[in-house]
Amino acid sequence: MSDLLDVDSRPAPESSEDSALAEYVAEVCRRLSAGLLRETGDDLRSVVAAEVRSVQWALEDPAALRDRVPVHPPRLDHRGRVRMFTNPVLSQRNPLAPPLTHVSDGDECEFRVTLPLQYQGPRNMLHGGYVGVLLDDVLWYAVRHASTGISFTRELTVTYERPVPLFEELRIVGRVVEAEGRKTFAEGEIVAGGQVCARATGLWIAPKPRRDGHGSAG
Ligand SMILES: CCCCCCCCCCCCCC(=O)SCCNC(=O)CCNC(=O)[C@H](O)C(C)(C)COP(=O)(O)OP(=O)(O)OC[C@H]1O[C@@H](n2cnc3c(N)ncnc32)[C@H](O)[C@@H]1OP(=O)(O)O
Repeated sequence: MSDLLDVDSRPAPESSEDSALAEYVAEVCRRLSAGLLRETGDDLRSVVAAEVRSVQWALEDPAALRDRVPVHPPRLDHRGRVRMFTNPVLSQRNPLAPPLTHVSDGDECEFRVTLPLQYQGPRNMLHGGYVGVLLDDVLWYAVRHASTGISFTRELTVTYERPVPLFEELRIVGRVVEAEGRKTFAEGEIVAGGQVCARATGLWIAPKPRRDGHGSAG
């Protein structure tokens, strides 16, 4: 079941230095994405050149990233293959992910993040679809923390109470409300400057056990 957490696994070995390099390049990609949306003309060329140089530097000088400890060091599955953490919200090496900082588990699961321009919908506001993505992930995480197996989002209802701002710290919070057999109900919110901007409620369902004792998603 835990294989469902990692979309894929890779046969080639990976060192801690490889993971650090991948996470560094993902950071450069994020900066580059922001630069492509922010700059024009000569400033655009300068930003692109600087980021390309920083990747070259990391590749050519083996000592360049010596002090970086990867956030997600290499993990192996039961067959000795590298498990890739691909999550588009939390993975440090996925440039699509902001990524979120995980603050706490327990009765409430909380993430924090300050989102840059790439996530803009209306001016200075977070895109509504991404509001749903953040809430889905934090509620899923709370459900995962409160149970033993993996569950899938069956239903997610998002209420947009006020715009979710970019460029300021967001608290993204999720908690389990009720668990009943394979079903877990959860709720949560996105808070900015002490105000709730969006709320979500949802249902997560653990797949029916298969005859071999594992789950299946449908
Ligand atoms: C270590 C940590 C690392 C961190 C990793 C971070 C990764 C983060 C990843 C984040 C990922 C984020 C998450 C993602 O993105 S998960 C990906 C998005 N979700 C999916 O793709 C799920 C697609 N759906 C399915 O696969 C199936 O529908 C599932 C498996 C969910 C259920 O199919 P199944 O065939 O098993 O279901 P069932 O029809 O028998 O129903 C089961 C029971 O539920 C009851 N029911 C149904 N609907 C409702 C309702 N609305 N209100 C109340 N009750 C309802 C129903 O009556 C029945 O009850 P009962 O008859 O049993 O009493």
